[in-house]
Amino acid sequence: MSKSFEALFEELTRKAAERPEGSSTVALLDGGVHSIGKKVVEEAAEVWMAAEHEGRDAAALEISQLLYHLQVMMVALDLDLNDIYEQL
Ligand SMILES: N=c1c2ncn([C@@H]3O[C@H](COP(=O)(O)OP(=O)(O)OP(=O)(O)O)[C@@H](O)[C@H]3O)c2ncn1[C@@H]1O[C@H](COP(=O)(O)O)[C@@H](O)[C@H]1O
Repeated sequence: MSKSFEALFEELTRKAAERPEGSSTVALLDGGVHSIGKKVVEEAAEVWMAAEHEGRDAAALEISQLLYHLQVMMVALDLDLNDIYEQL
């Protein structure tokens, strides 16, 4: 399903607060910053490989997964979108 960066962040923030059963976000958050960080690095490497070898569609998919994991890291650190935007 298509959604904006802002809408995804709002959804992840809500999941972290409400902790619904079966949420991959809740499971990731429970793993802590160390394991979220490993996923960020893994997804970044997959972006690089897809961009170099697998074409636009695969790169877009991997970039979406990297953005998702970066947002989970933001939630884990209690950073909101404005904390990031003011650094851009
Ligand atoms: N956008 C995402 C999203 N992108 C990536 N991922 C997770 O990241 C994983 C991808 O990681 P991997 O590359 O390791 O792929 P994998 O399938 O796990 O394993 P491999 O294929 O790499 O072996 C997916 O399986 C998801 O668990 C996501 N999980 C959730 N979302 C969205 O986040 C929202 C909340 O999701 P829940 O917390 O699960 O309710 C929903 O809108 C979801 O669509």
